[in-house]
Amino acid sequence: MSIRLQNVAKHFGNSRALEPLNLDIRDGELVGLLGPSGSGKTTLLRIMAGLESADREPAGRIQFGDRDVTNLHVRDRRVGFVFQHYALFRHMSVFDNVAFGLTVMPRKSRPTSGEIRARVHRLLEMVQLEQLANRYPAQLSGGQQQRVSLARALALRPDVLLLDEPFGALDAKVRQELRRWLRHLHDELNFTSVFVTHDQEEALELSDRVVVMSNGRIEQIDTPDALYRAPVNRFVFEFLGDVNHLEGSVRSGVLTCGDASLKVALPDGEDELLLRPHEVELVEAPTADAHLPVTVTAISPVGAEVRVELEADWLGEPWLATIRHADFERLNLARGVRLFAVPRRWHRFPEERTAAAMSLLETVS
Ligand SMILES: Nc1ncnc2c1ncn2[C@@H]1O[C@H](COP(=O)(O)OP(=O)(O)OP(=O)(O)O)[C@@H](O)[C@H]1O
Repeated sequence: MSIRLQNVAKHFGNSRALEPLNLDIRDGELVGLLGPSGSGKTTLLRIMAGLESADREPAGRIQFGDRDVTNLHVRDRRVGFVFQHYALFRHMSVFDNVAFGLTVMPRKSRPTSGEIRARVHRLLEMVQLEQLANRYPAQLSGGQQQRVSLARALALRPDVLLLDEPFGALDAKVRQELRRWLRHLHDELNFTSVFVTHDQEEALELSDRVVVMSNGRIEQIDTPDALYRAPVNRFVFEFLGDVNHLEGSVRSGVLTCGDASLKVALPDGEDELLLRPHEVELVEAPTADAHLPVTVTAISPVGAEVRVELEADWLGEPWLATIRHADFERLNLARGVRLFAVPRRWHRFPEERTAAAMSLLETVS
């Protein structure tokens, strides 16, 4: 089921939560809404669900496939929900929680009790909880409870599944597992899902496409790969991962900042370059193009790469470099070692320097 939003805006009193926006989600897509706190993600999700109404002016429109659902009540939209807090019925078993929505359907559309039993067992099998059908929510882990919530949301065979920070309350390892598991389930059942998260890694790992939001606006809609490699503006670039800054003045193709210098093909004037941690190479001697002396101040060799923190007099904020374990060993890295940084590549958003800094300040404060 595709979802189309046209000209949807939202005010709460005088304050604007969403600017008029358009969004097209394809049938079968898994889409993440990503943005800092207060950027409007939950409001957008609730408007899709029918839990919140959009502004009347401008008159927006929401379609699920060919159905115009703009004025439909939440119960008629055929959406399933999963929220951060499990919200299971505590006095009901896992089985009864999943069956609940089916048992309260109007008599004429309600499946028979045999059909309900079969459907619930199939769902519990899918979320790998059939062994726990008779347990109560208090006897389950957080991750298991969230899987019950998902089975319950799917029981009514919704056209669209909406998830608001579904794994927000869980610890890092369980989150990881549930992400992978949701992705499998989504691919297997092929429903259309939209989920809210403020976790960049979660959005990039799980989504077919990510909608990046800030201040009630959609900044970019793209595949995780395209977002990371080709951010349309500085906000998206900075929000999607760690960033190192190099500010200085350019004269005759050389950017200088204190005792650091870098050859750049840029016009004369003040400039700022942005680098991802994996774009910083560490070497033992300066190169013909780069003289960026740094001192190693912290090392974290956990995970697939080694994270190295770097400081220097010419740097306002420490830099972060991620390097391969093999390079870490070859360079004999330790705290206090002095090396040279060489940018493999860098990014620039010159026209937005001031505007983006302002909007970041707003979102941080
Ligand atoms: N019921 C409400 N009444 C008044 N203002 C609201 C209401 N709900 C949300 N807002 C405001 O609308 C803006 C967007 O909020 P929303 O919850 O959609 O953001 P979010 O991106 O989901 O944030 P978070 O990640 O913190 O949940 C915020 O400024 C918020 O204070």
